[in-house]
Amino acid sequence: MDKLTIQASPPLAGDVIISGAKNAALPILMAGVLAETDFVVSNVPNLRDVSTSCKLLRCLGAEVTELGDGQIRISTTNLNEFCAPYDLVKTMRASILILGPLLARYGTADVSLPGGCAIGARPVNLHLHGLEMMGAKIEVKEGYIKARVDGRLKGAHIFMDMVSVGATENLLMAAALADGETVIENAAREPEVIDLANCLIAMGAKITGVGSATLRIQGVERLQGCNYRVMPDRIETGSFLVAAAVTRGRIRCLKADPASLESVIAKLEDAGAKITTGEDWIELDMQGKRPKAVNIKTAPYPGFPTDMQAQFCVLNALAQGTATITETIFENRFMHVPELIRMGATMELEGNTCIIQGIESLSGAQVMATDLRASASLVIAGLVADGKTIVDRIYHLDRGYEHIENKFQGLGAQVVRTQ
Ligand SMILES: CC(=O)N[C@H]1[C@@H](OP(=O)(O)OP(=O)(O)OC[C@H]2O[C@@H](n3ccc(=O)[nH]c3=O)[C@H](O)[C@@H]2O)O[C@H](CO)[C@@H](O)[C@@H]1O
Ligand SMILES: C=C(OP(=O)(O)O)C(=O)O
Repeated sequence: MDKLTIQASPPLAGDVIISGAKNAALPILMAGVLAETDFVVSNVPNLRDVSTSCKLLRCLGAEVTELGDGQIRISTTNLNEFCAPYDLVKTMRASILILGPLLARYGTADVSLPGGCAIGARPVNLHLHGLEMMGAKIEVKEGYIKARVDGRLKGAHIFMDMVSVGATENLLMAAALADGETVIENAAREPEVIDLANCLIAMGAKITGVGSATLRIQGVERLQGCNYRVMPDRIETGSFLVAAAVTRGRIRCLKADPASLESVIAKLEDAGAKITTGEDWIELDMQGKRPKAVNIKTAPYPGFPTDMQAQFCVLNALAQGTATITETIFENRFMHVPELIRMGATMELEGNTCIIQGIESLSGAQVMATDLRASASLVIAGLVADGKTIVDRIYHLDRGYEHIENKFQGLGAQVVRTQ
C-alpha cells in the first residue's frame, strides 16, 4: 500500500496549478446519464473517485471515453442496466447521485445504500423523501434503494429539512426531466451545486434561482449532451493555501476560483496572511510570520466549509494563541485530532468542538487517517514537523487530490510516495 513520506520542508514557494473540483466533477459525470447525445466534460481531475464514476457509468452500459487532458466523453446510447452495485458504491459515496438521473430518465434505479462512512452516519432520507414527493415508489431492500416511477416523475414543492448538498444535487437532476415545475426550498448553495445547475442548463434544463436557497426547475422532456468545463477545486486550493501559511511561505494558486473561497480567505487573513487575488488566481504571502490562531465553525456555504476543517486544525496547532474549531456538519469528523496529538499538538475534544493551543513545532511520526481531508491535514502537519512523517493509507488522498506529491514538490516541499 502506498505511503507518503514527508520531511520538514522550507517555506512553500512558487506556483501550483489547481485541478478541476472533485465535488463538482462527480455529480456532473452522473448527470451524463440524463443526456441523449454525446456529453463531453473537461477539466476533470485524475482521481480515484473519477475512475470509479467512469466504472459505474460503464457498468450501466454507457460508453465512457477518456479523451486525454482531463476530457471525458459519455454516450448513453446503449445504457441498459439500472443498478449501481454495492462493490462500486461502497468505495465512493457520490454513487448515490446516479439515483436521480437513472430514475428521471429510465423510471427505474437500484442503488446500493452507501452506508455509514468514517466521518458520520450520512443518511440519504432527504434524497428519498424528495423523489417520493415527485411520485417515485421507493423501497429499501437487501441493502439496495429500489426506486420506480410509471412514466415521468412529477414536479413537486420540496422543502429540505436540512441543507444537503447531495440531496439538492440528486433532486435537481431528477427535476430537470420531470413533468411540470419543481421548487426546492432550503437548497444547498455550494459552488459545486451551482456548477451542476449550470451544466444542466447547458444540456437544455430550465432552472432559475441558481446560487440561491430556492431553486425552480421547469421539467423538460429531453436533455442533450454539451461540452462542459468543471470548476476549479476550492478545497484543493484551500489546502495548498493552508500548507503555505503554516510553512510561512508564499505561493500562488493558478486556475483557481477566488470567489468560491471567501470564508476561507477571510480566515487566512485573520491568521495574518497577505492575500492577493486575480480573476483566476490567489496569492498567499505569510511574509515569514507565524500564523495567528483563528476560531472556526463549519456551516453550509457561504459558511466555512467542513472540507477545510482538518487543515485549519493544523494551522491552529502551530499558531500563536488558542482557538476553537466547531464542526456542525458531520458528527465524527475529528479523526485527525488523535493523530495530530501523536505529532505533539496540544488539542482536546469537547463534543463537536476542538480546543487547540498553538505550539512552535510538531514532531514527525508515523500517522494514518481514515478519511480524505484528515489525510491532507496530516501531510500539511508533516511539512512543519521536525524529522520524518509517514502518512499511511493514502488511498484516501488519491480519492480527492490529483498528483499531490508532485504539486507539493513543485512548491519545494519534501514529499515522496513510497510503497
Ligand atoms: C452542507 C455541507 O457542508 N455538505 C458537505 C457534505 O456534502 P454531502 O452531500 O456529502 O452531505 P450533505 O450536504 O448531504 O450532508 C449535510 C448534513 O445533512 C445530513 N443529511 C444529509 C442527507 C440526508 O438525506 N439526510 C441528512 O440528515 C448529513 O448527515 C449532514 O449532517 O460533504 C461533502 C464532502 O465532505 C462536502 O463537500 C459538502 O460541503
Ligand atoms: C468527504 C469528502 O468526500 P465524499 O463525500 O466523497 O466522501 C470530501 O470531499 O471531503
